[in-house]
Amino acid sequence: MTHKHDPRIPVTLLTGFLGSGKTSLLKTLLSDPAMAGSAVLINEVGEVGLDHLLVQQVSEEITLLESGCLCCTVRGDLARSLRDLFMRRLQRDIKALDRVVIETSGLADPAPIIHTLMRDFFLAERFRLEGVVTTVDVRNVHWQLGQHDEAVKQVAMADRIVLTKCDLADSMQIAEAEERVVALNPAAQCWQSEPGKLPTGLLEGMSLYDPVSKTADVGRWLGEVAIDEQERLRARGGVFARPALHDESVSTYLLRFDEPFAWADFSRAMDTLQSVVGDRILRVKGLLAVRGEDVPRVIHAVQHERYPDSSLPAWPDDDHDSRLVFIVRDLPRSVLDKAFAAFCGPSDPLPGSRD
Ligand SMILES: Nc1nc2c(ncn2[C@@H]2O[C@H](COP(=O)(O)OP(=O)(O)OP(=O)(O)O)[C@@H](O)[C@H]2O)c(=O)[nH]1
Repeated sequence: MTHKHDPRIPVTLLTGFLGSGKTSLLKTLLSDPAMAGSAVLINEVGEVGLDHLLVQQVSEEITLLESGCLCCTVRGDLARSLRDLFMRRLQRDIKALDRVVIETSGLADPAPIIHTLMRDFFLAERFRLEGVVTTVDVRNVHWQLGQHDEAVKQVAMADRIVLTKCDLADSMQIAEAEERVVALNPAAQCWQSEPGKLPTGLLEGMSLYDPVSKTADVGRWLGEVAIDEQERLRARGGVFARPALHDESVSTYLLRFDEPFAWADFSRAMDTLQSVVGDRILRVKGLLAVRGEDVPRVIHAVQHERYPDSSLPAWPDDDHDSRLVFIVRDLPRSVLDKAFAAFCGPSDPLPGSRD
């Protein structure tokens, strides 16, 4: 998988809209012996990251980037983390650094991230952006592409696209999703995923990210980032105000509960929320303490759909509170608080945050 004539460390950017299956694919990818020696950087929307806890079981070297979105505030942190990895490898603090995989948040615009990886002087000399892999949820792709520019860019900028949730979709849904994706990015290779299986040859044959091989939009987006970056540099200490990049209507809320849930009560609260306001719920994920269980349950949902829950083998640290991250559109936090208070008792009154 290494590029013979280029000594730089290959970087794979793994992106895809909220809940489309990035972390699931990452876990499968990291279980492949060919990926030994990989370091992983994970960025999540929300005040608390959970993905790194889910991936911890398959990789030793994981860095959780600062909370916030990789394409805006956290870009400096990405550059710092990569520099730090490189220096730690140089000092032999880490065993190997054969590859880096960066999992973006589901709301990330990949253009500024790609720009940083290709144009930051220190990084570009030591790391080579090999390719962009994007996961696309075939059951939710139409509203995601219709409502979120980030989702469009994630697809258009990809080298490889993995269509996910194909096992939950019929052949017509899969074909329509693929048609939509190909219209945005005719040059990308597409795979249909099977849960737990690594798409054959997914990372093979990629050597260097090439924006020119993509549609004209890709060059334009990267050009816009470069101009933005120039303005920022020129106004250093001045008054340059980065424009709001994200949809104002999208909010992220962390709900924290110190009492373990009765599972039936939790399920009723979620069922009610998903049936009444599911179309405004972009994503839910959580780590839950459940009465009578010693280990935490992990739950995932997108809109009206809740995926089968699973358990971690143990609590990852001393924090045994239940934590639920909701990413919603046009939905006040009070609606969530009321639903959980009605079925399960109140959550801790933490303020909600917008990404
Ligand atoms: N049935 C099925 N479920 C899947 C598939 N891919 C992902 N899932 C489930 O979808 C849910 C979300 O998957 P994740 O891998 O966490 O998605 P993500 O893109 O990392 O989510 P964010 O980080 O929140 O954007 C989980 O419950 C997964 O088990 C798939 O191909 N088939």
